[in-house]
Amino acid sequence: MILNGNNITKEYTRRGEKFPAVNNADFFAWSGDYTVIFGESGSGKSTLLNALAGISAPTSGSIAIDGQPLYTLNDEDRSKLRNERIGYIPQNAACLPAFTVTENIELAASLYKHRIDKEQIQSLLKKLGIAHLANEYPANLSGGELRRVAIARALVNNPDLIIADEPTSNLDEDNSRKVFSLFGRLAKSGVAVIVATHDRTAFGYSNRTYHMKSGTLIPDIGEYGNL
Ligand SMILES: Nc1ncnc2c1ncn2[C@@H]1O[C@H](COP(=O)(O)OP(=O)(O)OP(=O)(O)O)[C@@H](O)[C@H]1O
Repeated sequence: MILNGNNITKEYTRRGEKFPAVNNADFFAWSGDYTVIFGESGSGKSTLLNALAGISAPTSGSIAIDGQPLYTLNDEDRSKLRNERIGYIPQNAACLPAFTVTENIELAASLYKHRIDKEQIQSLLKKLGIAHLANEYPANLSGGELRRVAIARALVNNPDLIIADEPTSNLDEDNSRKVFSLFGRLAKSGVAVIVATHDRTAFGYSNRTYHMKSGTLIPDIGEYGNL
């Protein structure tokens, strides 16, 4: 799997003025890559991830998965590709309140799979430290627990690309490390992982880091970047 983005620019308009939330970014990731994009609030991380995940087209530039440009596909085909291949963890993922944790994850799996693997769901919950909450309803969970349900839900379809937007917001350091290590194991197994965060716990887990600053994506030099 190769994700390739060239000259990605996304403009928004504020008070009648256009501005680039992402400015001419080049980005690539391939199977086994673990990329972390650090950046302050408002620097453009979510905007970039939404474009890379096939959710929101850039104003200009191109994004391709295995040579297939994402935004030349129609909505249906792009959704299909996204659902089959990308595990996307958005910043404000919500659970369906009338369903338990397990049912929320099963629902995500049932959309694209014929068979629900209950053991896999349980194992994912265990790795994320929330196995004891399998039969709870979302209203009874903390913010950090809900965050981990969103992660499990994104991983249940065995995506070959994981795009995670602040996956450890609301998590303490121990649980953040669990999440970053789990992503590391997935990367080692051949998944491409892209994480946007300002959580410094992420240092040392990735094999490539970028820093996003006012819409500009800067590749970091050196093992842990040059922040
Ligand atoms: N729909 C929108 N319309 C106009 N401006 C927007 C829109 N979405 C985001 N922005 C602006 O674009 C810039 C980048 O936002 P973005 O959400 O990508 O940043 P971020 O780095 O993910 O921030 P955070 O870490 O707080 O989530 C910010 O200045 C934000 O206010």
